[in-house]
Amino acid sequence: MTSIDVQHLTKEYGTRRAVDDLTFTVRPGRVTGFLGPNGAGKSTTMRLVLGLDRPTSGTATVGGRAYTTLQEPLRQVGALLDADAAHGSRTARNHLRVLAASNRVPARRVDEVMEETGIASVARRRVKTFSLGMRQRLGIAAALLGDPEVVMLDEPSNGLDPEGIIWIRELLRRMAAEGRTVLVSSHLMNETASFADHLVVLGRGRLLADTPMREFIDARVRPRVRVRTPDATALKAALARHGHDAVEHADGHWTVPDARVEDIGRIVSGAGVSVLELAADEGTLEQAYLDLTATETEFTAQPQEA
Ligand SMILES: Nc1ncnc2c1ncn2[C@@H]1O[C@H](COP(=O)(O)OP(=O)(O)OP(=O)(O)O)[C@@H](O)[C@H]1O
Repeated sequence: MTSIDVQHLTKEYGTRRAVDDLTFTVRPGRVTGFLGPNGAGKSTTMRLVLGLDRPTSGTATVGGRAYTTLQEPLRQVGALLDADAAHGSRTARNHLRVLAASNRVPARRVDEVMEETGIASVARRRVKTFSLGMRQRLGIAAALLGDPEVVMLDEPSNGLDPEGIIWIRELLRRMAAEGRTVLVSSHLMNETASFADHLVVLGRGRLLADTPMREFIDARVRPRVRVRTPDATALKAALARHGHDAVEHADGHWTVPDARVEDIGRIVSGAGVSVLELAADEGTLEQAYLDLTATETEFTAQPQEA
């Protein structure tokens, strides 16, 4: 099984430290979401893993070896970094054929990955006529070409239509289920929550979190219970007797902070309060992420002076 292993990785561009003493491992059999504000160092880390840039210090290896020393890299690591990497005057199919030939990948894989990524019908069109979403699919096709054990995708949902977003989610889940190592950067939190098992979060080049997604959320977002009732007075009184403060919302539902649905269910049924809705209000990845990165964002919008 092949992991991506980053050890004390540092990259400086002049005086700017883009990646700062990063250590983490991306393991097989799960999708690892790679998160962080703009400029946090995600793309730089991926470039260093792929040997497209040299680290100032530290190492990044795949299966224990530097990418540049891999015999047939495309068959071991598939990557999408930049949807514009393909030569615009080539057809999609030719672009993939050239890649396949130079990596000893059988030519039949070209047709397979074009089918798989939904671009078979435009195989003979020049890449420069492609929309962003089509170029993105072509980049993913190139990443899958060598049937690699390790897949690294930088914002793969970028430009995809809703059907494409569902497709990429299922593709990522399937690759992890097949035991591959999958690292995916994204700024879309709902999306990431739908496919990631594990998260690596960067802020200003440093590691902020390396943790299972559920733990990441639970550690940062307090659980709440959502209740709707036709008898607000009875609900409030019953909860108050057990030390809970309910908060009313504009649409008429109530939330009980720092509470578990089992406990609130017991209290309201014990008090005979009629209930129209009772549910655990689980924290979202977006809430947890914003909580963590609030102080780490280099490029936050400043409130405008009136
Ligand atoms: N070739 C380069 N020369 C100089 N500075 C660079 C270079 N590449 C990246 N940087 C700087 O390194 C920092 C990290 O950039 P990087 O693109 O890795 O961040 P990112 O997390 O991928 O951001 P985004 O989410 O916006 O894509 C930024 O401050 C960026 O300006």
